[in-house]
Amino acid sequence: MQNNNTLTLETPNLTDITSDSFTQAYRQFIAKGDFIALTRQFEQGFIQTGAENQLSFNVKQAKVSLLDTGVLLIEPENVEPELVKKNSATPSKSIIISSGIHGNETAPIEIVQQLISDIIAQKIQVKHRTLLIMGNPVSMNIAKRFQTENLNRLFCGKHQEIDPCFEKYRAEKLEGYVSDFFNGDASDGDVINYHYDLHTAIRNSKYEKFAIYPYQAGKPWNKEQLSFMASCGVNTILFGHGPSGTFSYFSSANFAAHAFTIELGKVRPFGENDMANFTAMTNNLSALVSDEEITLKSFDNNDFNLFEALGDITKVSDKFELYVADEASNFTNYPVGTLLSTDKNQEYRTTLPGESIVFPNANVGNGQRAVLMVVPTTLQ
Ligand SMILES: O=C(O)CCC(=O)N[C@@H](CCC(=O)O)C(=O)O
Ligand SMILES: [Zn+2]
Repeated sequence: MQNNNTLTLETPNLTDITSDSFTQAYRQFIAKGDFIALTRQFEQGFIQTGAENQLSFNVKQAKVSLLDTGVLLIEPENVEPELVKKNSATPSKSIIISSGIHGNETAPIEIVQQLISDIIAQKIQVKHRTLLIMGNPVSMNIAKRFQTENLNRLFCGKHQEIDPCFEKYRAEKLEGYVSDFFNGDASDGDVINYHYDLHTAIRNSKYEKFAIYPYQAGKPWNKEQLSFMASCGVNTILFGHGPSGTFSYFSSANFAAHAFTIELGKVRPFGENDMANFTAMTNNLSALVSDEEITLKSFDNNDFNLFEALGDITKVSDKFELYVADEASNFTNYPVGTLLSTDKNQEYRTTLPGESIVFPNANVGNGQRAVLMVVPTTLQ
């Protein structure tokens, strides 16, 4: 799939890369590495003419290419893929780290920023193909979860079902970049794909950091990946219950990527995140892309809070009522038989011991998830 401007959607207001404003901002980015500034300045994207990407430069043995606003590709250079494989115990990897799919979730954006500035300052030498993403620049600029539609419901082609808006356009573009990236490894051998999609949550959570492991359709949950999550400071895992329109599910289902949606705490405005709280995550992602060894503890149920998703409470109509306190945290559990919601002709009562809420939100559109219901579980 090629990413050019032949989309059938209404295209947004794209900046010409030959304009003075773009040229100046791009030079500044190369000099200073401030990807948030560049992404926010050209929030809708820009036009590149010609077949070749013209927005590439080199850093320590890697080529950096700006594919679109908020989309940066890093490809190791001068290292024969075969040599990497012969000299290293690890196979070749293609790694996506995404942030800002919800524009007000700023800590993940600042983590990706940190990785990019360290790459440009040559503090990190990237040894695996890596795609770094700030997903929704328009909603970053208005400090909202999204402008018109929730981008994290539009992947796996679900963007085709909605009216034109920035998120529809962006979902199609991001799907294209991800597909090109995972299809684009030039080495002949085995490649392992990864996609870590970083988020923060609207509410407080009983377990501050947690990850959603997308539904695997019968494939086993990968315990080494769970150990990797734990080493990133994320030891609460929620196993997905079915196909969805999330970004991580898209990569998992279509490219067999080890993929997670990772919640790193609570939503805060730019500049108000305690970045020290994300050191383990940032260091591990940095080690992953630079092929440094990461020591993992072998999987043990006792090290984790594991939850199985039971399903969604979906808001069906404007009559929807949610009986969850505004201050209730994610993973609050309720006694069996508790009435949690009512809607046109239906209600939801808990039926299982330990049944808990995640992401309760009555302010979603009809047809959208208002709560994710989970129960504790363990792995065999
Ligand atoms: O705190 C909230 O209510 C939402 C936080 C968030 O953006 N979570 C993701 C989870 C994706 C998934 O369920 O796999 C989302 O809702 O998109
Ligand atoms: Zn989010």
